[in-house]
Amino acid sequence: MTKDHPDYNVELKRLEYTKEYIQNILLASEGKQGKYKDNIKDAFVNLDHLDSSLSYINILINAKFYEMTSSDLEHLKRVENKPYFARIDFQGDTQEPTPYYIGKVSLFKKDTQESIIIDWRSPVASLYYDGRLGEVEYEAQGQIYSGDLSLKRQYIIEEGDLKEIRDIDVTTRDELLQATLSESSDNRLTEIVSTIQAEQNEVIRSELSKPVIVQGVAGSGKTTIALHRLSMFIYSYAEQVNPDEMMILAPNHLFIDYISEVLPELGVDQIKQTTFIDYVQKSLGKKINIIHPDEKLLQLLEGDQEDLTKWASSFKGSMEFKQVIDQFINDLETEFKVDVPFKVEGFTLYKSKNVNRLFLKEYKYLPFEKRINKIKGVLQATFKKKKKEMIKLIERKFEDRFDQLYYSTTHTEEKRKKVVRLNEEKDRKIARIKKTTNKVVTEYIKQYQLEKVYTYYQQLMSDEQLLKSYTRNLLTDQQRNHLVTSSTSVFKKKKYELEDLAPLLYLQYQIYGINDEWKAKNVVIDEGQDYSLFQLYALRMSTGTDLFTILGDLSQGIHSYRGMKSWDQLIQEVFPRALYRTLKKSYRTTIEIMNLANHLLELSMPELDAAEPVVRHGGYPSFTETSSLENAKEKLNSTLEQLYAQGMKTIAIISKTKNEAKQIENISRDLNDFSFQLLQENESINDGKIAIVPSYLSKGLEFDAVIIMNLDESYSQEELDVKLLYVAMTRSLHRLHLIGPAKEYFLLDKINSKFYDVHS
Ligand SMILES: Nc1ncnc2c1ncn2[C@@H]1O[C@H](COP(=O)(O)OP(=O)(O)OP(=O)(O)O)[C@@H](O)[C@H]1O
Repeated sequence: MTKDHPDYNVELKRLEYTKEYIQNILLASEGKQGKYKDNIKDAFVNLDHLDSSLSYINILINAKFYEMTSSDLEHLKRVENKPYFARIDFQGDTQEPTPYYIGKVSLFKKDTQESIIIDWRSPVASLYYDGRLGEVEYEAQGQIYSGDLSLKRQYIIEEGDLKEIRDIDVTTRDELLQATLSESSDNRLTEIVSTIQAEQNEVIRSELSKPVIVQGVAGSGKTTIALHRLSMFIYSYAEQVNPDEMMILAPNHLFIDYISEVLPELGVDQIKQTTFIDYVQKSLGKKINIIHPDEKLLQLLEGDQEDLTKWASSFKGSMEFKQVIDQFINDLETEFKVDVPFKVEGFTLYKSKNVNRLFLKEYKYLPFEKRINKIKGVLQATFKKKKKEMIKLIERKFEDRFDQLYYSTTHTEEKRKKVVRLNEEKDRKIARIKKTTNKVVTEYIKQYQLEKVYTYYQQLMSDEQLLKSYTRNLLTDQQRNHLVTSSTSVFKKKKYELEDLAPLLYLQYQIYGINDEWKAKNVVIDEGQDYSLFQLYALRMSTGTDLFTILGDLSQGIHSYRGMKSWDQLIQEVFPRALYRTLKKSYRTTIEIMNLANHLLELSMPELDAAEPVVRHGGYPSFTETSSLENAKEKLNSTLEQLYAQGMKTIAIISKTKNEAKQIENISRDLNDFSFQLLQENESINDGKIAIVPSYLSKGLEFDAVIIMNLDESYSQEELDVKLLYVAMTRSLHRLHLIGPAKEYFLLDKINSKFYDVHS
């Protein structure tokens, strides 16, 4: 079929030409690499003979070259067998349309600068993603280029062979996307550069110098897009930003593992990947004992939490609480006022008023500790400068006294004695000043006693009267009392709640400052709906940038008691420069599964946007009734057999809670044909295993097939339960089965039965 394409021969020739060009470069560069290695070797050999610092510089320079060439080589090697995936023909102000071949690297002919491959992140490549033929325009370095886009062509190249050529016009469905989406998942996220859709392209490329907040439905590509945007940022700011100045905050370690494979593909493997908890611990330089956040979720699920507990979580994440902390910090600041001047040997070198001015005004922009260090520096410099002056002053003063003595008495023996004494006193004083070291400054600075941020925070949260002084009009006595008693009981266990981390991080930022290592130039946050305003505010301050890309889905906000309630508020209060984008199409899930999930969501949150599935069909979701534990085991067994027969590779069994996941693991022990893995938060999913995972931990992941299984727990119509069930359903790419004692366990009795099949 591809061979029938009118341009087949042209394209084949082009592919061969490109491959050969790459091979030549690789060979040439490999030769060069050898040279760099030799240079480095020489530098080591000469280390003893040459000026050592010069030699060291040689090593560094050559290592840098070596590193550059090896990373370029690495990228080229990676694409050798698939140098590009698309072509566009664009005619701007040229006579003829120019063909551009789009791939994951850019390659130019060294002599003519003619482009062989252009990088998917280059400005002109945007035309490929924007979806139209005809009059188009793109922006590059602030300038608009317009012209005619006459061709959009996709290729499937496998192992260096041209397998397919597809021309896309405005009406053709994106078949490559369809083909990609019908593939099986392999427990890892993949890159999507060849099939990025227009709405996604818009997010990936929208102004890189602004924060972006994205509300995207389940499976709309948020995680994928986040990583592609980072890749775009690295490409565009390669000169200014190092990859390790960029950071992804993932919800857990399982998730970091899940995205690990796509990072090198996108050239973003050197960026920092961490979780919020780890980030705070590193910024504070201390391991913090955290009550696992899921414990609270579980208590909420089991329904034995009072409303006040939910309220406290939400309050601790609010901007009101941030203001309370601000006032508390203000008061701490004024407590740092000193009353004693900086004196040496009776000389006042710096008045207390001036020291206070430095602390409270001049250096106010700095954290407390940094201010204190600055003051120390100022006092040391003053002391150094004034030392000679003080000696001169003493000498002058004593001269006066000698003068007085000389005229006051005539008795020579007595006078002589007095002169000797006075001389000794003068020498003593001068010697003392000469001997005085910077220690005087250190001693003086000791008045500034900084406590650890935990101490401050605990002070505030365990003292009802103190807390009252900041929350008199904000909280009721009952609320305040709850905050104090619940916090005190947590502190007694030498622990903190997740909700305490935002105030702790904020206090650290204000009092000690954040180490440069934990600042960033660009931050990506996935599952942003689980973050509170205060948490994001503290992160914004501690990282020192507002260039955040925050992606999330309010429908999946299972932590909404402590997380985000509306994106508007986030924009208004934390990221006023942010662009807001929405993604409404879901690429993960088949129409049949998405329909069921959308109807479920409608039960408790009709106001939220329903996801529009990309046209891809699969089987109907099914419900299978179980009559006993034994029966559940049999049904699970047959469902798994069926799924493997259908070619599903990755399968998850999703339970409501951790407890039930354990019970499912128990019954699965008898199913010898399959191998299971009860997923823990900090574990990777092992190849070939069927993952057993509680709903809240499945967020962000995806599997070819999902079995939602209930043994005796059920989902109620409460918002939290509906969200958990929604998350579980939308993890599936191709097949969804619900197994449990009755339809009601999955709220199916409330959903029109035409959206699912029932098996007995
Ligand atoms: N343009 C695309 N081309 C091909 N596959 C895509 C595209 N966009 C998304 N996908 C695929 O859809 C699936 C869902 O993407 P992703 O996990 O990034 O979505 P998400 O919005 O983060 O989902 P959720 O919020 O449900 O966790 C992934 O398998 C991803 O590879």
